[in-house]
Amino acid sequence: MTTHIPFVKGHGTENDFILVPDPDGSMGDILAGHVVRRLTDRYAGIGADGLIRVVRTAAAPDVAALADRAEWFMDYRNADGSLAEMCGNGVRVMARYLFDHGLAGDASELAVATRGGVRAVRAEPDGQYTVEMGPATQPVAGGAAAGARGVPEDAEPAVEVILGRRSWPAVPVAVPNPHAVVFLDDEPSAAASFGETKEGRAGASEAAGPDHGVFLDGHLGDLGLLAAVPSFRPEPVFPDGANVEFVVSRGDRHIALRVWERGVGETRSCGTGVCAAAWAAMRRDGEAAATYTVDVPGGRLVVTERADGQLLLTGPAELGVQGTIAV
Ligand SMILES: N[C@@H](CCC[C@H](N)C(=O)O)C(=O)O
Repeated sequence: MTTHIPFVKGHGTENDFILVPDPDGSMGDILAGHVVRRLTDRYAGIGADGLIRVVRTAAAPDVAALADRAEWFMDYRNADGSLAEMCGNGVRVMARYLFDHGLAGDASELAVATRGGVRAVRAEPDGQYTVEMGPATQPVAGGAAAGARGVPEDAEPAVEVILGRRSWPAVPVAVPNPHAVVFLDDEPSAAASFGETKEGRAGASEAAGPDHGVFLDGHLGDLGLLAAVPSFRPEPVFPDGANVEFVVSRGDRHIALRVWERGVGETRSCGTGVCAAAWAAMRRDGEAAATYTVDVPGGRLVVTERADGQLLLTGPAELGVQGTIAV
């Protein structure tokens, strides 16, 4: 039987999502992995990096226990139909949807349940949205997480990212979904001719953003297409796979990155990835509990680590096309 479902497209720094309102939870079975794959397909479907089912927490059996802390649950699936614990851009876009549609009460702050726990999202006076992402942790062998507070600030990268014939040392970080952060500043590169150094590429601070041509010079451009699926060593460190961030310095407390998202491929932004990269950069720089600016191909995000370890992610959240599609 064909069902017609309403949807809204949204994005945060061009990490784009199909939002499907499902207040009473009746679409959980309809929006199975294979349907999500079809809808997120950029040629045969609507096209998106992920799909968010906007469902009342009490109507979602997996997380119903969180219903007294958050009225709404972000049921997030990657474009390949896989479930993810959290989505830092998606949760801000979903909050905007709830605010704009009068589903979040009168306050400017809203709690949203995710598979990674409850997250508070605040509408800022300047139109941006801030989400409390929780503290970062470092996964250890077997996929368990060690408390970030216990990680020595000079910890050596513990994993290796392998992409085709290339490999890099990486810092594993969970937010709480798994990330591997690769710092490219010390890589030998044609970027030397652009004057790119660990301290940052001269004049690049204001150049980042949607202009891909400018964004992709230096080490980020040298990466070429991020088309292959990465693997990781040692084997058990990411039992469920991981997202990978390739990071360069752009100045004082300012980095830029490209991201390969688990379950999607290269995307133009990733909120959890931006938090993981900023957290790892703060440790690298001896700057814990700081504010970092992070440029991605789709725009700019800001990450602040509070003294209690809570990471705050701030950036835009946009809603666009809406319609109905048959599934
Ligand atoms: N784009 C998201 C992350 C989405 C989930 C990720 N691909 C995963 O599987 O962990 C973000 O903004 O955080």
